[in-house]
Amino acid sequence: MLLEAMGGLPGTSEITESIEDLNPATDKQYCMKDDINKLFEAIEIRTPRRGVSKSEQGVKDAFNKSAMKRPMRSSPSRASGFDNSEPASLKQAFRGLCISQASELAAVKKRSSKASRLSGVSETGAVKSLYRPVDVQDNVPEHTVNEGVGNLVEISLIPDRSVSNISDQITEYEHVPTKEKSTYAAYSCHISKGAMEHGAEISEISDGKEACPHSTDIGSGYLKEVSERKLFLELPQSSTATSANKVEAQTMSVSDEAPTTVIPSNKEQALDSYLVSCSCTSITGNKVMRPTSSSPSLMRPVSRSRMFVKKNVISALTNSSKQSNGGIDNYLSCSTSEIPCQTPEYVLRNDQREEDKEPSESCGENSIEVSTYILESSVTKPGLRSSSCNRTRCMVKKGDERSLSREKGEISQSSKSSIGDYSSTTSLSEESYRSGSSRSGYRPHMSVDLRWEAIRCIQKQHGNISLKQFKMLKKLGGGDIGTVYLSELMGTNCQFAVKVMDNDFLTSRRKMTRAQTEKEILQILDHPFLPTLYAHITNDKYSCLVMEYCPGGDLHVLRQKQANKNFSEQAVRFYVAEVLLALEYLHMLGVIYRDLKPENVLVREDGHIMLSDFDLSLRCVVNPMLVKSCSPVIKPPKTSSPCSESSCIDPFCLHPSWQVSCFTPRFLSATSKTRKLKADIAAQVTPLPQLVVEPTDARSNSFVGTHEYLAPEIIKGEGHGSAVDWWTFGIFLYELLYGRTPFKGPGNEDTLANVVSQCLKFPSYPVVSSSVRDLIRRLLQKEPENRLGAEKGAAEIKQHPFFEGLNLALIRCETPPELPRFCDLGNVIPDTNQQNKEIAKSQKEFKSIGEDIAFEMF
Ligand SMILES: Nc1ncnc2c1ncn2[C@@H]1O[C@H](COP(=O)(O)OP(=O)(O)OP(=O)(O)O)[C@@H](O)[C@H]1O
Repeated sequence: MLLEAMGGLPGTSEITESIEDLNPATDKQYCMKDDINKLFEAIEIRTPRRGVSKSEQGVKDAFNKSAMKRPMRSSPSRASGFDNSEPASLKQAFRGLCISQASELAAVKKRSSKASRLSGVSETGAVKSLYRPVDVQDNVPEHTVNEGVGNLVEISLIPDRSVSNISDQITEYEHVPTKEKSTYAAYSCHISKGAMEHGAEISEISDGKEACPHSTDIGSGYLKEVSERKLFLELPQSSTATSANKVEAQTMSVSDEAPTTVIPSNKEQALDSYLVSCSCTSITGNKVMRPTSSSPSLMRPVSRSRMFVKKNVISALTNSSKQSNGGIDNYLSCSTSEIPCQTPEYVLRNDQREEDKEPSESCGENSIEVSTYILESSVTKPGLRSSSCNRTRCMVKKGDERSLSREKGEISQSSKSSIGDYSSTTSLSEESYRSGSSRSGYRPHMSVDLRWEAIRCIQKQHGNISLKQFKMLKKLGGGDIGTVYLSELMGTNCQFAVKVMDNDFLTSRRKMTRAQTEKEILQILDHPFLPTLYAHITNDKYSCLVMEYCPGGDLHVLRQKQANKNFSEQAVRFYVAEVLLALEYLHMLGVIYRDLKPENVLVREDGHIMLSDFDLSLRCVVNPMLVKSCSPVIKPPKTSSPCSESSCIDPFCLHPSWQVSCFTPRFLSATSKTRKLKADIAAQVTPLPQLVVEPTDARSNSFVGTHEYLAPEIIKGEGHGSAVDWWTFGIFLYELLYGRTPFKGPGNEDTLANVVSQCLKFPSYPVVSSSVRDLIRRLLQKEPENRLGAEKGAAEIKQHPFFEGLNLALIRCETPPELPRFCDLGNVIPDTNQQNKEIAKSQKEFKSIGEDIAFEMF
């Protein structure tokens, strides 16, 4: 999945090289496979939610809420059908992950060697940071929840930043004087199965010193760095733990040295070593603070422990003096993926003066007021119309106060407007990314980009880079928070999109947080369908983002240029598939996009897409988990007779049967008999657990988005999570296909009311396949829990028959539906006076901005 998200190419030198690179660890990998097999035998899965009605769900709400994060149940009886024909199995998910990481590593090693020489970043450090220990937690003793279902385990992947932080921090910890160590928050191995059997449990610790109230100090463990990649947690001699008194945290590593992981000699130990997570907790007096329970029955579920663990990762990163100031500062420097957005106790850093602060979101009340107002307006005052024209972008403030934003600039290709009401602050401060931002320039996929070279070259020549070195070619568009110019880095022939934001404007309109959010997200992206941020140029007055330029305009404009103002189904499939991969990647990084619309999907020079505009995105924590579903395979929509068109995308059609996809088993037959067989097999296959690494549990109460694209739960103020992106994905798909959005009313309030209550209808024209209609229907489920993707993320959507036959992993090698025409390219010399005037005006504007200002290259 990761490989695919990164657009990796199987069979390229990256994979071959990675295998070579991995040689020192080959034996370990084989052992890992065996051990993973053993692990699977002990794992059971979270229960599915989809299909359960709200009322049915109601009784179980409290239970199920935590079940979202609840550990998996280990059960001796594993689901049947666990073989190689099940690519979505846990086993393969793990293997896929290893392969992905291995190939990533190879790519990194290859590409970073040059970059690291230039940047001074150690290759080993960078490579190491890609690795994520697999964390399996045994959270709840079986009998506390359900007798006889086996141990509960949760499998998690710690975000790469955490891992890199861990090793960094451990080193740091070693250098801390002994006295300081007593209050130094650092990492410990989180013993899962083996230790949990004997009462060990990770504590919820709010800062570097104190354990949470229910924690008690077993006074037994201490953390010790053995090597850069090896941690020991020594359990008390008195502990009755039989599995391992000394358990090593496994950090997958493929450096020159062989990993230090000890391969357990027996099955139980093997399992235990995989049930050890490299987490962190606080050390007091060289002791690991843990709640203890002599009896398993006293143990509590620790489904949320990860967030505390991660907070402490941060506290470990901050110096000990900070810790003495309390927990607040510790939280501030937390890596984004390490703080759950839904946790109310987090204190968010705000460097702005009190009066400059943007609407605070300490609770969801405001957004509920907003939505109440809107619903009232739309329901009880149907005649009330927004003063704005359709698709305006507006800022909804607290309660009934709404202010519509200005329209987009005349050059802007965008036509819909987004709402940005942060009624509950769920986004994280800049510091939250800082721990990861040291690596922010570390983008293996884009590191060979010529534009990087151009920037480095200019920087070398001039010592620094300022806007003066950019020649403005034209204004690309103006948005809510800035103006984007096409610019050329002088003397390099390289073009960039430079987004210029006026700091005073941002402050006075309370949009500084949005600008910050966008910058922070751009800094961490490295994906073929997402923009690369090359530099951030800033001074007191302006803040400029130097980004990759997309000459093909946006999909909204492109759609208008189509014959019937809509794309063909095949073109739609291509664009939405690329958007799907981009969203999946964002989710894996803990970013919920929230503003998908054709205006934000730009077209690159090569015809592939680039998702842009992250100022309304939400950053949150990702808690990877295993999910088992009742419905193994999405049942294909009932099709009429097989289509004879060669372009038909119906997976049950005769024509595309030769195509191979990567997520579900494919059958190479074309007869109706085989189709029937296929359906029968699909019905019989017992669903296997799937690893979900998307923030399906995240919750925010902000009122953000674009009217026609707003999900019902946002409008109703019920709190929303990553499922909103799948709703917008459905609207996006519908709009590309039919040339309009499904719930659009005469005014914005009508639109919102329609989104909440109107049934989905499909126009009779154009005629589209039943599979695409089925996908739209599944995405546009008003109840987020019933929505496709809500439970298992993008993988669930990828399995839909609409994408059958499309090799998503290789989609960036597919021929796009169309290439931007030459006249779309920015280097065209304007041919009319009017254009000349505009260019001259923009150049003047741009020049006035381009004073020597601080430059930050990524
Ligand atoms: N990388 C790019 N390449 C080409 N054009 C771009 C690029 N980035 C932005 N644009 C153009 O500039 C316009 C404004 O950019 P953007 O949407 O990022 O600004 P914004 O202030 O965040 O707007 P919004 O109100 O949508 O949030 C876009 O509509 C798009 O047409």
